[in-house]
Amino acid sequence: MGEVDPAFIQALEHRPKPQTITAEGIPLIDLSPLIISPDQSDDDPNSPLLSALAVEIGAACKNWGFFQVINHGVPSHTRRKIESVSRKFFSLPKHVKKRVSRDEANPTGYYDTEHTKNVRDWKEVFDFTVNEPTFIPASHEPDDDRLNEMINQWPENPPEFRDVCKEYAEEVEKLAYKLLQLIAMSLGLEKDRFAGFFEKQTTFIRLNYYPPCPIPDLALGVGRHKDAGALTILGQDNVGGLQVKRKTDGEWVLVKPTPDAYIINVGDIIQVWSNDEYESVEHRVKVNSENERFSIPFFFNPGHDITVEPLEELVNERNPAKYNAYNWGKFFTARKRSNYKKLDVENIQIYHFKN
Ligand SMILES: O=C(O)CCC(=O)C(=O)O
Ligand SMILES: [Fe+2]
Repeated sequence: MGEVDPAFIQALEHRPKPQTITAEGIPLIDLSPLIISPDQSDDDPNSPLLSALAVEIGAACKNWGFFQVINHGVPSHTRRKIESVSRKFFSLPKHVKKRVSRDEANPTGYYDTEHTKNVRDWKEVFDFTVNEPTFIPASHEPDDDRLNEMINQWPENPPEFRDVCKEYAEEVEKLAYKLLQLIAMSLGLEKDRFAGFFEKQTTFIRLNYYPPCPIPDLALGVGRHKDAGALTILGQDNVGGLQVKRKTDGEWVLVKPTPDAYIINVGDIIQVWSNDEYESVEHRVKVNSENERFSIPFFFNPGHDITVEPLEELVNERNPAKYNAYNWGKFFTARKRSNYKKLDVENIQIYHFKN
């Protein structure tokens, strides 16, 4: 192991197997009906196509919690540009990247010591918010009403970094709202049922960089976890490494890169809103000794003020609410906190709110 920091070493049962199964069954969904019917209005002659799409998405959310989309409307040149600035930024010397380091007060910018489940991830990240301004609670303490603004820190190099990130955020946000409508439809809800929750959205985009790793069988790029927000829209490059815990048998399966596609996964909040109809599925990232890898998740998160609970339309006497209500802002802040300190206890999870 040489000089590798033991903080990276996964417990035996969480280490990746040398051989991984590639997932055959993860649904690949063609969103072109959305391009034909961008407004998804009810009197649209294409609405049967949209209803069929909603059914397809509902089945993917239920059976996998993950799916890939093509013909999603995000221009490929917009994606190429952010991939290119991400490469340029992470190739800079560490001391230059650290000029935009995040800290406990402001969780945006560059960071290279993130821990997942108290084990260090083999990665570097750069985070920025989609909304400016974005507010989150100043602390996770329930009685503390103060808010902090998350202030984006933009590096000087490459010079086009900020504009490229802003353009990308705008395009992926459009896709996020469309997916949210389809997911609402798939649950039998009015299509704009979720929209109000995102008025003060705390959505952020992360540029992930996974350097080649000398101990790929002992460490992980990101340890096993579920995404805490509503929905994640992930662009991965062609290296591969994302593994999903298959619901049918609990095996870790690799999500094979599909050029220009996005990987969508249901986060914990949709699990709670749907009262467990849809499940947020565990995933992790395997690294390799030869290739560096880049990925770009868009974490679609509601406003800090939102109370997350099972939707009243989806609960009844036979199917009572499985979760107690919680405040998203406090949950988010508690999660962020555990990123900085290697806490001895497990960080906050939705099952802590389970009835
Ligand atoms: O890099 C990836 O493929 C996934 C990263 C991820 O799961 C995350 O950042 O939450
Ligand atoms: Fe994730």
